[in-house]
Amino acid sequence: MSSTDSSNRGAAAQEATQATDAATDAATNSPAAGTTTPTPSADIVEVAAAVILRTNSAGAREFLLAQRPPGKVYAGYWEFPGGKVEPGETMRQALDRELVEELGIEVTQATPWLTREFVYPHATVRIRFFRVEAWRGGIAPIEHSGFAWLTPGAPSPVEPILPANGPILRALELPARLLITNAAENSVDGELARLARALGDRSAATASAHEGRACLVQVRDKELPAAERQRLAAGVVALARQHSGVRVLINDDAALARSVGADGAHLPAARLLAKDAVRPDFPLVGASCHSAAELARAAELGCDFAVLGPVLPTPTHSEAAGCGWEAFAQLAARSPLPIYALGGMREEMLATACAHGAQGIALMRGWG
Ligand SMILES: Nc1nc2c([nH]c(=O)n2[C@@H]2O[C@H](COP(=O)(O)OP(=O)(O)OP(=O)(O)O)[C@@H](O)[C@H]2O)c(=O)[nH]1
Repeated sequence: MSSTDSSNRGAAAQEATQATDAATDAATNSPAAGTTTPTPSADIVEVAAAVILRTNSAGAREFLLAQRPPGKVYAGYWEFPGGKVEPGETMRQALDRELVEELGIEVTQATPWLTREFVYPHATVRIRFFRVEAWRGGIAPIEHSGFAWLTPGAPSPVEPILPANGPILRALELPARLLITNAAENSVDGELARLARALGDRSAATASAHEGRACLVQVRDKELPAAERQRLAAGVVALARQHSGVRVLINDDAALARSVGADGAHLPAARLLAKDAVRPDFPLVGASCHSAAELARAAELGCDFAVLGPVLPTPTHSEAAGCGWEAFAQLAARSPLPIYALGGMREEMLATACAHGAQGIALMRGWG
């Protein structure tokens, strides 16, 4: 979706209101955080798992995997620390307890992230993944056989990894920001200049070098004449190639994406819902969503991420309310996909978005 699409506005809010089980852990660090217990199900084992993140001495991001000890199902496999939710516990309480028991640490900052269901021979599990960025105490091998710190996107030095975790490792490669072009307002040349400035500024953001540079860029501007859109797309790809960690997706035009050598394709909601829809053959595929049904469809097609909104009113649609953060959190809590919040986003809203389960923020006017 885009902040200029008006169809389906309000659907996200409506569906979120109908959701009964999804308020689980919406704003995990707020006072009300994680106050909802999962809806009990005889068939599904609820699990809370921690993607523990740190920045190493070279400024690169790393995450922790731990090896399951002998005697457990899938012994020897590598996993994110965590475990089953006990009766009456919220997801967040389970996470906190497991990390004390398994690693000897007290979580001081965690944000809800993805929810993944997986059918094992021994059980069907629903795993709520949290990103854990701060804790008290040193990580100790109380229950695991070993630990490894991995770099997102780099080949794993350990194996085997629990089979449910493949998509989680891929999601860890996604950055926090998705920039969307707006040549309709800024002109093609203006937009290329804005991107050059933004990427230059990101390169200068050495404090957290990796995070600072990385972003996705979606070439939208569907109304541009074909030749102009081609020029915009080619220019965006050329700029992206000058910066590591910048990947480009083209909205709704796989042929153009191929011709300019883009990294991926982005599916508008209408394309997503078409009966004959398939995942375009690109390493990276995103989808625009406004509702739980569209999010489910994006996951079913194997998209790598979704963009969900509008969350807040946008300048072009100030008359229409966005779905708001709580509805966003409820929808995100049920999705296996990383989700970027769209609609009225500004850089300073990133932390709020992540606290409500977002992968990050999608910006059209709010970048550069
Ligand atoms: N902790 C954890 N469990 C995962 C991950 N991925 C995944 O599929 N699971 C599955 O989720 C379930 C978690 O159960 P567990 O055995 O670790 O639970 P637990 O720590 O409470 O152990 P216990 O039952 O021995 O007390 C297992 O079926 C496991 O295979 C992961 O990354 N971390």
